[in-house]
Amino acid sequence: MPENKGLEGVVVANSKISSIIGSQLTYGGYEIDDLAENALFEEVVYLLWNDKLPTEQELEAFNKELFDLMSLDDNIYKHFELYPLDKVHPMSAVRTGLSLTAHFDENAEDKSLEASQQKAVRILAQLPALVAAFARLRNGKDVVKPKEGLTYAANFLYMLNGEESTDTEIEAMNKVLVLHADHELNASTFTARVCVGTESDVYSGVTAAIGALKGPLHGGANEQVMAMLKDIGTLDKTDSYIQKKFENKEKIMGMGHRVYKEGDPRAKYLKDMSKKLTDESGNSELFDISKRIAEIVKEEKGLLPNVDFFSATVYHSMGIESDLFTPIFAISRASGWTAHILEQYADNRLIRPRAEYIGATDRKYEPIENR
Ligand SMILES: CC(=O)SCCNC(=O)CCNC(=O)[C@H](O)C(C)(C)COP(=O)(O)OP(=O)(O)OC[C@H]1O[C@@H](n2cnc3c(N)ncnc32)[C@H](O)[C@@H]1OP(=O)(O)O
Ligand SMILES: O=C([O-])CC(=O)C(=O)O
Repeated sequence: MPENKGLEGVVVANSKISSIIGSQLTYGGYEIDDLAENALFEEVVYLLWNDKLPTEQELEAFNKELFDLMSLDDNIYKHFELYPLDKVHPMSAVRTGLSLTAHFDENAEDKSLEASQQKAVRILAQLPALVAAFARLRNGKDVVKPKEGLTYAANFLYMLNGEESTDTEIEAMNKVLVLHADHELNASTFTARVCVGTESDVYSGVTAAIGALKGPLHGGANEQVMAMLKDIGTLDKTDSYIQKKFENKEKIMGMGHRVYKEGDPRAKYLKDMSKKLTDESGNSELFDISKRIAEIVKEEKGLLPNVDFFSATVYHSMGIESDLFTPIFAISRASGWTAHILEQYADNRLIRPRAEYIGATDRKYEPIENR
């Protein structure tokens, strides 16, 4: 068995984008607490891509750039007619849809720095439109185009719900997007870097990353948390449900982390938001169940909630369908993926580790009739 199964603890890149030390997370040197409490998601994206926060004029120009690219090509809306929307997971739809947007970018194969930066803007602008369009069309509703003058978070909610959201909802969505934007070499970001390390293009890197985020051990855990909460149903059933999971050696979704052993600094914001939003939406028992799960898992396994645990009830309280939780994570993390892709291009070397061979040896080919 390799010493670092799953590459645990192995440092494979230098990066200026985000840092994790103990339970401290920073983006470009800014504490996550500072950004979560004060920043617009657009400012954070600008920071990840430019290693500086934007001035007012820079932010205004950036918002215009994003807005101008936010509407999808009509052919992308039309492609949703090609398959049974109600049978396809939104993360699969986003994986295909994002890849498809490349075909309507005449510079798709241009890997110059300028074209790659432009692709990052385009991807970040189009992902919320893609998720919202899929979600509306599968529910028999018309697509809603973005509205000028709204923030990124507000525009996503507008395209999803077809009406402007309340300040509380917009603030919550903005904070969720800020908290999920980047996280060093998590599995999907690493995937993106491996992909473009072959000198492949930005769309390929992001499409590969979406595939990696989908898995339940990574971004897909938030959807599974909601499924677990629904399965449990009432607070009194929580203890026995979790004990049964332990007996069956099943993992509790949203708990534990490869890097954070003393707690995920993002989780406390999501917990506070979950408490507030579940109270306001009449879902407080879901918060109570979550809190009890976290207590049991901490007592029995010493594991703490990660970013996916309380985000489930935040989204649910905002009326968002549970299979859209991971696509929302993807919208936010696209900012980090593209920042890492650009960083990888800037100082690239093919990423190609080795495996220790443990299979059979000295075999000889047998003609098929003799096997
Ligand atoms: C955005 C994100 O990606 S955050 C992570 C989202 N994923 C989840 O929430 C899924 C649940 N959590 C997990 O599967 C893990 O904690 C991970 C994948 C996040 C990190 O895992 P790793 O560092 O690789 O730990 P690993 O999976 O090797 O587990 C180590 C031990 O802790 C146990 N363990 C880890 N997480 C959990 C959990 N959530 N529930 C129960 N037991 C757990 C494992 O069963 C294992 O026990 P063992 O040594 O007795 O076999
Ligand atoms: O860093 C990780 O391994 C997973 C994670 O929390 C993230 O991607 O936000």
